[in-house]
Amino acid sequence: MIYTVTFNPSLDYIVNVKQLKLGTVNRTERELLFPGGKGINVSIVLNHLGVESTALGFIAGFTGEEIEKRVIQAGCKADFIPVETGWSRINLKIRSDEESEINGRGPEISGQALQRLYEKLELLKKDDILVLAGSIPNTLPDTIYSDILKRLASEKVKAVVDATGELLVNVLQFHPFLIKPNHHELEELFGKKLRDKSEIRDCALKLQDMGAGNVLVSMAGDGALLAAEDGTVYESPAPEGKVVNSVGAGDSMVAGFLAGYLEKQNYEDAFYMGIAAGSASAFSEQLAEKPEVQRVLKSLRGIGGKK
Ligand SMILES: Nc1ncnc2c1ncn2[C@@H]1O[C@H](COP(=O)(O)OP(=O)(O)O)[C@@H](O)[C@H]1O
Ligand SMILES: O=P(O)(O)OC[C@H]1O[C@](O)(COP(=O)(O)O)[C@@H](O)[C@@H]1O
Repeated sequence: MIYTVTFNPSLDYIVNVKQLKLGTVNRTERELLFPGGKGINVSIVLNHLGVESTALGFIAGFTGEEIEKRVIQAGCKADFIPVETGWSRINLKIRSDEESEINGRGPEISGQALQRLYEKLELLKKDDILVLAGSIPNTLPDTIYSDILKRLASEKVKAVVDATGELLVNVLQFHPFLIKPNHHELEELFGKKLRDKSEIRDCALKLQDMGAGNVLVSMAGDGALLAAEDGTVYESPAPEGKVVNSVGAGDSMVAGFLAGYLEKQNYEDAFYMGIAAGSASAFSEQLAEKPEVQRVLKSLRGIGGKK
């Protein structure tokens, strides 16, 4: 079974603004509202790909209720923990000449609520997959993901972590099965500009030396690189297409990788399925459905990607 944990779910409010001008009133041309947060997106795309998962995490207030409703409407199993103070965040995504995002901090999570999450995680068994994805409210320590993995260490659960900075670095000692930094996050981690694929590859290999199993580096329109657990490094350009909404592309990639791995049990297929799901989501308004992912997967053969 796959469990995703989103500490900080969101409603993603995506607006199109013709020419965004700061310091004045801007009017939207179009608005969309989706449930979001990294673990939730992974659960939704897994569901689209026919893989069952349970979405765990914390929700608060009227926005939290709406998120839960929409996650269930999307066909996912949800087992969220309500927290009493505040409300789940509304993340603003502005599409104009450039894409800008304002992501909220999220509500405070009490010790009691955290304890309830730990109780749920105690039910995980060997070979279950646990996806810890996204930011945490700033009232929690950045050891929270590593604390969870420490508790689960003896259960041999496969951990997937999509996080940034110390939150990510702290989990490496627990040998996560998969981490998925994007190239900007990789630059932040290593404190330097990464100019070409060989530098990105070196950083991915360093993260493996630090304890990660598979390191999947996404590079938006420049494709992706996988330093696989078995020592092979795969690289692929991104498939060509018109980007419609790239929010959730990275999460779709994580879902695609897992679905591909579970189906084919090899890293090459998992890698290409990850790229296909990521790009298929970037090319659609909503998170990609299976037929679009399959179409993009086929097109990867044409660009010298998948053999
Ligand atoms: N402009 C794009 N063109 C084609 N594919 C894209 C584009 N943006 C994202 N993708 C696909 O989605 C994957 C994840 O995107 P990325 O933006 O790197 O992740 P994140 O959302 O985590 O920053 C990429 O590796 C690629 O396969
Ligand atoms: O928890 P964070 O890092 O603030 O990210 C949350 C945001 O990321 C998303 O999960 C999208 O992530 P990706 O574009 O990286 O796939 C949104 O749904 C959400 O608004």
